Amino acid sequence: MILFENVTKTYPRTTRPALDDVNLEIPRGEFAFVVGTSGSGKSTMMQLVMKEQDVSRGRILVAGRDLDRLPERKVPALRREIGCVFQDFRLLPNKTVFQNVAYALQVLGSSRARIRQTVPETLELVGLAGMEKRLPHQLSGGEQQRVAIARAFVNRPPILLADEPTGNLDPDTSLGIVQLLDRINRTGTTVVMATHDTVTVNAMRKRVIRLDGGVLVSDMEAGDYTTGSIPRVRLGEEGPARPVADLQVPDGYDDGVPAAYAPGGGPAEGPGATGDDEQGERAGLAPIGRDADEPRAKGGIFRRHKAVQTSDR
Ligand SMILES: Nc1ncnc2c1ncn2[C@@H]1O[C@H](COP(=O)(O)OP(=O)(O)OP(=O)(O)O)[C@@H](O)[C@H]1O
Repeated sequence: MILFENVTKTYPRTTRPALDDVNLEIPRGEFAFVVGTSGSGKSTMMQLVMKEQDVSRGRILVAGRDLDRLPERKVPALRREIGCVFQDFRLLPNKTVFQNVAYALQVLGSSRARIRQTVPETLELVGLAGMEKRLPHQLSGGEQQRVAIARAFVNRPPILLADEPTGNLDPDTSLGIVQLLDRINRTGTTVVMATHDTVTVNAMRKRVIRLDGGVLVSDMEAGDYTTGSIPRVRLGEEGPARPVADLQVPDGYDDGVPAAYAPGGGPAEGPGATGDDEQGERAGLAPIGRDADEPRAKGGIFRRHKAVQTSDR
């Protein structure tokens, strides 16, 4: 669980807070988007959760820890529970896909046996089986981001933070990346994704937390990302019922495979869509590219907007 209580962050030598009296609760297992224009405070929020920055006022709890009271020596343990994905992938250029992912376990002191088992399972999960020996420059942007996600998830952290993970990717590839994060979320990991990618946010119908100039201006369950300054749905109102099936895009490994998004959700092609998924099943995780689990109802079930207007801004 992530809890922000009256959190204000003002950077040194600045007057306007980057985050201004933010109250927020993200329960365990949730998927939440944090949206807002450039400079609205999204990255600051992520950095505070990681304790890469300290609050100026207020309190943050992450997985039961009060970050203000957390001694420096316990920060590494906090960060082991949080996987991070960034816009620029941050892969080690001279290491293979396997080595990039294995490295995250090596620094935690994992045994060779555990690395040999867990890395292939995780690469299968993200749809990169068969690409273990490639170097980052031999991969597409979407594939590189999948490696970064595998690295962030390989030790199965309870929380995964993604700061603009689709910022360098085209729309189809972006959607595949967010669907991968959704799949990871459904294994129980809390996922918080900062983005200004309206198309992706609107396709997913997840919780949408919106910042504007450091102020949390709206918090919508199954929301969308409106670009106007006022959220479309106000406090206590319920928007029109909308069949989830209308919004759905079939899961699938998508990079360069537009057919993965064909109406009706035909089977995806590409790595992860074929081959032996035994390893993923052993780990209790369905490989990406299969409809092994039903992500959302295929019809007949309706979700309604619920919104909390927290500010007039
Ligand atoms: N290290 C810093 N020192 C001073 N000011 C900072 C620092 N980091 C961020 N800021 C300021 O804090 C505000 C919020 O920045 P932040 O990076 O959190 O926004 P953001 O929504 O993530 O933006 P973007 O989408 O462009 O990444 C901005 O006004 C920014 O200039």
